[in-house]
Amino acid sequence: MPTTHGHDAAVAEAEPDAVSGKPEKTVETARADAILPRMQPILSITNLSKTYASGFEALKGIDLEIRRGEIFALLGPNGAGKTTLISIVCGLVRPSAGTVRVDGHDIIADYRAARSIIGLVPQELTTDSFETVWATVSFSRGLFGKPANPAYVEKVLKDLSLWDKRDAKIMTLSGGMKRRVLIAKALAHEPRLLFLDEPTAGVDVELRRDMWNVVRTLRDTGVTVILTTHYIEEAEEMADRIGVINRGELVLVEEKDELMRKLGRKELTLHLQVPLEALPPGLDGYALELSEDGTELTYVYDTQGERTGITTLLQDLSGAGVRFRDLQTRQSSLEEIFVSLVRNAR
Ligand SMILES: Nc1ncnc2c1ncn2[C@@H]1O[C@H](COP(=O)(O)OP(=O)(O)OP(=O)(O)O)[C@@H](O)[C@H]1O
Repeated sequence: MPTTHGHDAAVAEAEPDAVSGKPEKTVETARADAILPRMQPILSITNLSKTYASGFEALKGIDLEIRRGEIFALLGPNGAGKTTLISIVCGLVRPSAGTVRVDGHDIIADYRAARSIIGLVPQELTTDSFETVWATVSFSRGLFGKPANPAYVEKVLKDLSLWDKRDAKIMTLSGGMKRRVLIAKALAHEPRLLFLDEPTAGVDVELRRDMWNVVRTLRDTGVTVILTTHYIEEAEEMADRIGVINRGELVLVEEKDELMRKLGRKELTLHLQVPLEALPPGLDGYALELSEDGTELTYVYDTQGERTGITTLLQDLSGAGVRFRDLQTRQSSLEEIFVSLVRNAR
């Protein structure tokens, strides 16, 4: 991962004529602008591929749209392509094929505008140890060609609970506070799309919860957040939507709630005393599956539904003369879904 400075510098270099004289907007275009932001995704990735000079295909035809104001978690094992994807969107790595638009701006043809919308919080703790919190955050803003705005910097520091530490030298801060400074730096130029690369890697549980609250606060202020993580719990806790990437391919993109609904599916398996040849009549209403050897009946139910239907099923089974000697239940977890997706894709 490149350092924050590398990123800042790249953007700073790109910035100066980003604000140069555009023609005045007509009433129609102004109206279209007012409607567009709500309809248009903040990030739109189409058929994106990356083959490194070594010949390694790190991304293979990625299509992804990120909605304004959502928290999107990108999950994937090591080497799946998460950092490559983020680096392309942030203009740090050149794509081999495909297009990326940030708020409608092409990241190559219109890179200055695209980059000014993005903030990146890198994985590593890279900050200037001798600077104060206030100076380093204000400096980052300046690198983007933005005029000084002490009121905004104050707000960012307050939102991140860094205000009391504004005059502290960064080297005197704890690891968690340093992470917050990285976020403050990434927010200094008022980006609308924030990338957090493994925000809680190696961070203890308490601090992790703290970081989650920080990210939620950011979302509440209108910032769209894309985070990469190895922690499935983090995705479960934070994300509105989850994407799973494996070997350069997006193998799943889904609403978190929908995944949780799947998660809520449970299986009840009844081990029968006497094998059945077929399901007894009168039990057709239940989605039951009989194993091939007729010794097991499996019933899938939704733990989040109001009723599981188990009580009546057991009564009806008893009424049909089906006896069982044992039963077991099992629940699929996001972890299982994730592992099987990643395994199947191999
Ligand atoms: N400059 C490069 N040249 C060749 N291969 C590269 C280069 N950069 C990354 N790769 C390879 O591309 C693949 C994807 O790497 P990437 O860093 O995007 O994965 P990741 O999902 O972010 O992994 P991690 O979770 O470990 O950070 C890896 O196999 C990596 O070795």
